[in-house]
Amino acid sequence: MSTLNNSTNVFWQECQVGKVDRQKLLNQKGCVVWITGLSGSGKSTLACALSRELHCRGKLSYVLDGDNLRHGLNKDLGFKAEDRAENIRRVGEVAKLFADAGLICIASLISPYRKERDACRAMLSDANFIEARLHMVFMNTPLELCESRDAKGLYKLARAGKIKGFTGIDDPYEPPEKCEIEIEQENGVCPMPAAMAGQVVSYLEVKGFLQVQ
Ligand SMILES: Nc1ncnc2c1ncn2[C@@H]1O[C@H](COP(=O)(O)OS(=O)(=O)O)[C@@H](OP(=O)(O)O)[C@H]1O
Ligand SMILES: Nc1ncnc2c1ncn2[C@@H]1O[C@H](COP(=O)(O)OP(=O)(O)O)[C@@H](O)[C@H]1O
Repeated sequence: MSTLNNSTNVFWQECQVGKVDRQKLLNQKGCVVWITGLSGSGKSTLACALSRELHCRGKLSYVLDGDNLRHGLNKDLGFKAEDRAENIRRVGEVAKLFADAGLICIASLISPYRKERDACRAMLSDANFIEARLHMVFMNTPLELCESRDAKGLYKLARAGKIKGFTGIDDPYEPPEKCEIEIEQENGVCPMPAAMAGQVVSYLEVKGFLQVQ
């Protein structure tokens, strides 16, 4: 039987330098901050502010932004359900590698479906570690606000029927049932980017990801 199209007969290769060594070198613990929310909810804004804040504190992070990855790694994928699922799976796998490298990986994707987000969480869980490695941040920004921002003009096109299957308009967004951090408006005002980033940094600090004992 042909195995040309399957990853069979492959073996895991161990290396002398491991994750613990890399973490010691960096004085931080590798993990994934996964930011989910509607288009225009502020995912990229938080991702950049968080990366900047971590950088200022001497912590190494890397942003995996859905939009950016669709220019390269995921350029073959569209927005139908199975493409989004594959997009999220691939980004989850890449994020896992970054976390293994010892980095604080910030994945910023709409990731609208609960099933795929849960699969990423499971993929990033490790029985050897009590502490989870994926930390979900839900940008709970109302659709009306995202649409009023319409930074890229995509909501307008979706409402006009010129983009089909746009999240929140004619494609679903399933809010997380479980998330570590939820960012929402307070008294009708969105927190400033630095404040949102500060909330995530404080969380990572309390959980012990910003140093190695
Ligand atoms: N149909 C449709 N629905 C939603 N978004 C669309 C669509 N078509 C293009 N775009 C643009 O693609 C960006 C979302 O890509 P993601 O990889 O994050 O999407 S997903 O997680 O696979 O659902 C998204 O970026 P953000 O606005 O930063 O979220 C849009 O710019
Ligand atoms: N906390 C915030 N307060 C005010 N405006 C914001 C905030 N976060 C994002 N924005 C603005 O909303 C728009 C969409 O933000 P963006 O980060 O690109 O969202 P997403 O990555 O989820 O599509 C941008 O014009 C951005 O400047």
